Amino acid sequence: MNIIKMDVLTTGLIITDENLIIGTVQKVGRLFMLKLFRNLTKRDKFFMFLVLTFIIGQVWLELQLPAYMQSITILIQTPGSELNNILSVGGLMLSAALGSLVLSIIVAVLIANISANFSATLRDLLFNKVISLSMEDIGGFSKASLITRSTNDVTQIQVFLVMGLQMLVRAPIMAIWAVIRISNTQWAWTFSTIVAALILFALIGVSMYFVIPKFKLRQKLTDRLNLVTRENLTGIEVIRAYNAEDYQTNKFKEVNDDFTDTNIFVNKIMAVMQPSISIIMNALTLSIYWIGAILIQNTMSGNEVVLFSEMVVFSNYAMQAIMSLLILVIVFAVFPQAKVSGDRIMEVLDTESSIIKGKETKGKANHSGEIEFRNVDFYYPGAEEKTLENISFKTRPGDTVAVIGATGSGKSTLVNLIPRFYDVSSGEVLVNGQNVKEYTEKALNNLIGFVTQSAILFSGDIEENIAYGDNDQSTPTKEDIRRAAEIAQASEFIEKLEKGYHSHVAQGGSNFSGGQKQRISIARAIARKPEILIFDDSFSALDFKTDRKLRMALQNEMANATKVIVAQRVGTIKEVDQIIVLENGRVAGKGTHKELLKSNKIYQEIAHSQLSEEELA
Ligand SMILES: Nc1ncnc2c1ncn2[C@@H]1O[C@H](COP(=O)(O)OP(=O)(O)OP(=O)(O)O)[C@@H](O)[C@H]1O
Repeated sequence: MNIIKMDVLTTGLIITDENLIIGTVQKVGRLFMLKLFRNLTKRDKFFMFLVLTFIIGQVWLELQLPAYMQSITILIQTPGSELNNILSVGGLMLSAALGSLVLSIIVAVLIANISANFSATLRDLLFNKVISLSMEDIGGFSKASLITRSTNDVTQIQVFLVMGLQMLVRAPIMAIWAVIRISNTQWAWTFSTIVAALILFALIGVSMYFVIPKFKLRQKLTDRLNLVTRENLTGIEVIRAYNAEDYQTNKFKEVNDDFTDTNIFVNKIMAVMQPSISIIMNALTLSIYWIGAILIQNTMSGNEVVLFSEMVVFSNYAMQAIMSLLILVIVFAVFPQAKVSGDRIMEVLDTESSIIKGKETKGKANHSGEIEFRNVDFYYPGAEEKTLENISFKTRPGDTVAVIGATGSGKSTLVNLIPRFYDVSSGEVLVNGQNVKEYTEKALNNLIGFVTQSAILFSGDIEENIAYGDNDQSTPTKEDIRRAAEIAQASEFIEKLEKGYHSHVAQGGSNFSGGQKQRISIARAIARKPEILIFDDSFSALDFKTDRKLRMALQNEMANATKVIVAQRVGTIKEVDQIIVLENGRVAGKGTHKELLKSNKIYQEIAHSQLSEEELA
């Protein structure tokens, strides 16, 4: 609807488009991060209202002090004044000072509360948003940047709130009050004050022009610092084993130096600004006195004393007005830094997951446990070449399907499309007869038990790790957990542990061996009782004997579940119902072990390289 747009033919007026107004409103909103502050809770908003009220009270009380001072001076100068009168005015003055102090303490406590609460809200929102994003979105931001945004950037906003709330409210009130007091005096004084204010603003404007891009850079470099530090810590064993300390130190030094240089640049500009501001303020005082001296010298009416007192009062108020403006400027100097952080936070919060969820909660009847790929092509985001090309295959319920191929042939990519970690570029992936895009996220995940290539465990205990997640079914009982561990061939080593299923799991499962971690994560998938089990090369850390026992147990105990196994070893997939041979992202063969051994060259090559003639026979 075009409400404001006017017909240029009938009115002859310039067309004003409402989009322009809406655009301007949005720009102003973005400038002041209104969208970010919309996330303040009702309680925070109420506290902000209290802060505003108390600051007005505090300023009002402070403004009473000169009036009391003046009364006391007059009383002292008036002959015959009673000491009691002086003391009572002094008492009032003291009460006003104390009242202002108490209010300032309350304001500080309230502001600390609001800023801490608001940053907690932001962290919460960011955490939930990041969890809902697709792999593509997370990759777009980078994990290191998401960590900085959830920590450092939130802290910047918190610091700005603490400073800004106090000063943003106080300074304008003070400035307006001081300006009102000085507005009705000599124009030459007012003029020199305006000139000083303009020079100050120009100085600050120029500094900000150079400094603001550095604020942006600084946050980006914080991301990089985070990335290198994380890489150092996670790869510490490799760094030590390869004597790569110097290499890593240099890598860190490079980022650290960039970060330091940026900080030094910002501080240099600030260092120039501080004395410049002092010079301008002193020059203003000087010019007020100089103008005053000329005025007094040229006065004819004999009111030199009045002019002199006016001059002293004016210079005081002018300083107060300029100081308040300066405080505002300090706030606005911190503001761009906070704005960079606010924008980075909003960038995450505004990101809608690139995977649009469907509404289906159930697959098609009679298709339970079925997986079908129909002419699937897939490009990784930003990649120029297809990682998967024209993949088509179908499994029957309860089947075991193996995907085999050279490293980098696209096996993991293929299985990642089933739980929609990524969306296909063209073609369709169907689970239980339904396109995966049509399912709600929860419904699709409920059908699948996914075991990743490198086992991921969470800090807690073994039982918590196996019972992990929600499947819209009843929580796994102790019995379910033990059964899952037995199938996964994990029960033996778990029961040998002193605390058994309650043994502590360190962050990332670092207190377990690779094979133990894999078995716990396999048990976790089994405990979900899914219709489809996907193992992305999850048996690679198991010895042959355990691998065989595990596959037998899966065959017997999880007979109804469809199993997709990404494998490297031909020996482990000889008995499966269907083998898909991948080569450079294309299906190079499909069939059983025997069929492929007869007819498929690539499979023959893989098999011959791994199995003895006896095993092949
Ligand atoms: N997140 C990603 N972004 C861009 N390209 C990727 C990503 N993950 C994998 N690739 C590329 O896709 C191709 C297939 O990788 P994929 O992990 O599916 O192979 P794979 O057959 O499972 O290999 P392996 O047996 O070594 O695990 C590789 O060339 C790899 O470089």
